[in-house]
Amino acid sequence: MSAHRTRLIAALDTASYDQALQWATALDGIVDAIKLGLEFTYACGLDAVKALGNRQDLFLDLKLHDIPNTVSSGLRALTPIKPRLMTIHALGGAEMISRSRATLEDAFDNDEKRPKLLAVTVLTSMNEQSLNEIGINATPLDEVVRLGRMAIRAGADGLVCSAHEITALRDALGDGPELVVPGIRPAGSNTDDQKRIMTPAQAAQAGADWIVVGRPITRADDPAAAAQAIQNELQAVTRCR
Ligand SMILES: O=c1ccn([C@@H]2O[C@H](COP(=O)(O)O)[C@@H](O)[C@H]2O)c(=O)[nH]1
Repeated sequence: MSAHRTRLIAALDTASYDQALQWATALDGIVDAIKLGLEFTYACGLDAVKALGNRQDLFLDLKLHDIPNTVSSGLRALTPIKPRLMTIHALGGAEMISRSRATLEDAFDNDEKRPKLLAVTVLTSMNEQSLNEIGINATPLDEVVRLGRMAIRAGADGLVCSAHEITALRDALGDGPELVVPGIRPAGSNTDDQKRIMTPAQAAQAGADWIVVGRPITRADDPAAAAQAIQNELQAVTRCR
């Protein structure tokens, strides 16, 4: 058993390179990694993603979801960026996930340097009602555990889930999979479009490896102070595993 620290990823969701660079600079040394996603990548392009990713550990969250050949080829095209974490959707299925893992293993000789492949289970913006609306008659908890088992068996290194599912995923899958957890809101902050939320301390207590926090940091008057407050909250939680 050893002490386990939950790490903080800041989601830099913006269409402006200058804005993202300003946030990345202000947060350098405070957060453990930055996340770039659809908005930044589509607006600023892959060279801009690479430029920011060269400065700090990068979570490249593009949530690929297509047929196995298209997703694994898309991942291969992204490998020069050398992100630490990358996402595909678990709903793409086992073959898509296993081919994606094989492609990343093939592209990196050194497994330590290979980006970790994360499968997104049920988006944290969804609740039971939104699942029912798309024809899934299950609770988010049951659906996350079902998809999580399939994705890890198929070769994902970890999962994106909400903090509400961490305990059930650890019971089902053990401590091996990296659990990356968005839907984080410091007490009293705006929930925005997130439905399955917890505070940073609650997510750390539950066993998140990483938490992902966007607007509570980027919309704060002082993003560096907001991120530091979240780190302080995480560091107050000591867990052994
Ligand atoms: O299920 C998911 C998967 C990814 N995200 C991403 O995390 C951040 C959260 O941003 P906030 O501003 O803190 O809500 C965002 O970039 C999402 O794309 C998620 O929220 N839920």
